[in-house]
This record gives sequence, C-alpha cells and structure tokens, in this order.
Amino acid sequence: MEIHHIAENDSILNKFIAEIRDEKIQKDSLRFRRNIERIGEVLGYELSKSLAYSNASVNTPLGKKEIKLFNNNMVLCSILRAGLPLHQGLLNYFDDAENAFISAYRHHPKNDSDFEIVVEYFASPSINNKTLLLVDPMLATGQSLVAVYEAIKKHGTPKEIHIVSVIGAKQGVDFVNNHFPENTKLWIATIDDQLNEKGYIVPGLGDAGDLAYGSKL
Ligand SMILES: O=P(O)(O)OC[C@H]1O[C@H](OP(=O)(O)OP(=O)(O)O)[C@H](O)[C@@H]1O
Ligand SMILES: O=c1cc[nH]c(=O)[nH]1
Ligand SMILES: [Mg+2]
Repeated sequence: MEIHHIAENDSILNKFIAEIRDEKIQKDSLRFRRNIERIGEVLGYELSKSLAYSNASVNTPLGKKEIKLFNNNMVLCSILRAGLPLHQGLLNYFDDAENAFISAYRHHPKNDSDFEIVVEYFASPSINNKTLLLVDPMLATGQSLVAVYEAIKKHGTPKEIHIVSVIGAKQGVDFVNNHFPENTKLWIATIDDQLNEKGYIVPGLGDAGDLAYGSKL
C-alpha cells in the first residue's frame, strides 16, 4: 500500500486538524463538520494528483485552450456515520463522482474493549472497473475498513482503491496495509502512535461520529 501522510509537510491543513482535536473547539459541531469537510477538500486535491489525465480542450469566448483532465470513473463510498462530512468535502471537488454508502458499527457483545464490526446497509452503484474511494475519518484498529472491503468485494472489483482518512493509529494503518491489495493508496491527514484499551486513537480526537452528529444509544 502506498501511504500518503499529508500533514508530514506543514500547511493550512495543520489548522483544520488542530481544531478538530481541540477539546473546546470540537464541541462546536457545525465547525467540527466543516473542518472535516475542509480536510476532505485538501485530501481530495492531493489525491487528484495521482489520477490518470488525458488531453482535452476548452473553448473560451476568445479561443481554444488545450488542457489535461482526469478521466477516472469515480465512486465515493463513505462509512456511516462519521464518513459523511468527509464525503461532502470530497464531493465538493469530485462533483461528477458516483456515491455509495455503507454502514459499519462496533458491536460490543461482552465489554467495552471487546467488539466486532457489523456491516449492514450498503447502497452503491456498480464499482466494477472504477476508481473506488473508501472514506472514513477515523482509522483506529482498521477493522471497520477491512470489514467494509470484505463486504464490498462481493459486489464487484474496482480498478483501483483509494482510502481517504483523517486520523489514523499506526497499528490500524499496518492492519489495513496487510488486508488491502498492494496497489491501494492511503491518503491520510495525520497518524498517531497509540490506541487505548477501547480501541480509540490516542491522542486522536474522541468519537468523530458523536462530535459530528451527537451521541447515540
Ligand atoms: O478502525 P476501527 O477500529 O474500525 O474504528 C474506526 C471506526 O470507528 C468510527 O465509527 P463508529 O463505530 O464510532 O461509528 P459512528 O460513525 O456511527 O460513530 C469511525 O468512523 C470508523 O468507522
Ligand atoms: O478514536 C476513535 C476510534 C474509533 N472511532 C472514533 O470516532 N474515534
Ligand atoms: Mg463513533
């Protein structure tokens, strides 16, 4: 897997990441969602550099200009719930993309530290031979992404897979690396060192789904 760790180079992205992590600023859910969306725009821009471009031309009122445009058939597939604002950020730039949504949640049959991933809802166009973007802001243990990939695989074979995420844990990035095809590309804003006993990223930001949309039962 090709890992693109975008905040390794300092940029305006650092400010958006700082705000979603900040325990005071993140309480403003409107700002939290918008910051995740802005990060999606930055990651989308970075990812766009890896797409396949071909010659095209555009007619202006005064003449004609040759330009290169990408010609990938793209499907944005977000993992509910927390993937939604990141999805919107990517869609702001990849506005011609098709869209898919899949649910994944942690089911705790016994205790907080013991969970399995349940994948249920899946609404998607065909992904066969397309550029698939798997979108989830948090890559903690990596189990959600791998469970989602196992479910999606039954519905077709994409030409290429890009994973788009905001905060990852080293352990989860390694897990994903071991379970996705070699030509997968990961576009991730930042990577933290640790996971706690509940599988939360440390220092991370807390629960992205709850911060964006409120707590759930
Ligand atoms: O890498 P993992 O260990 O699988 O954890 C990451 C998953 O956890 C979060 O979802 P969550 O289960 O909190 O659902 P939510 O989006 O509904 O809050 C997050 O959005 C990922 O999908
Ligand atoms: O740190 C984490 C781990 C899983 N889900 C989150 O929202 N945050
Ligand atoms: Mg959550």
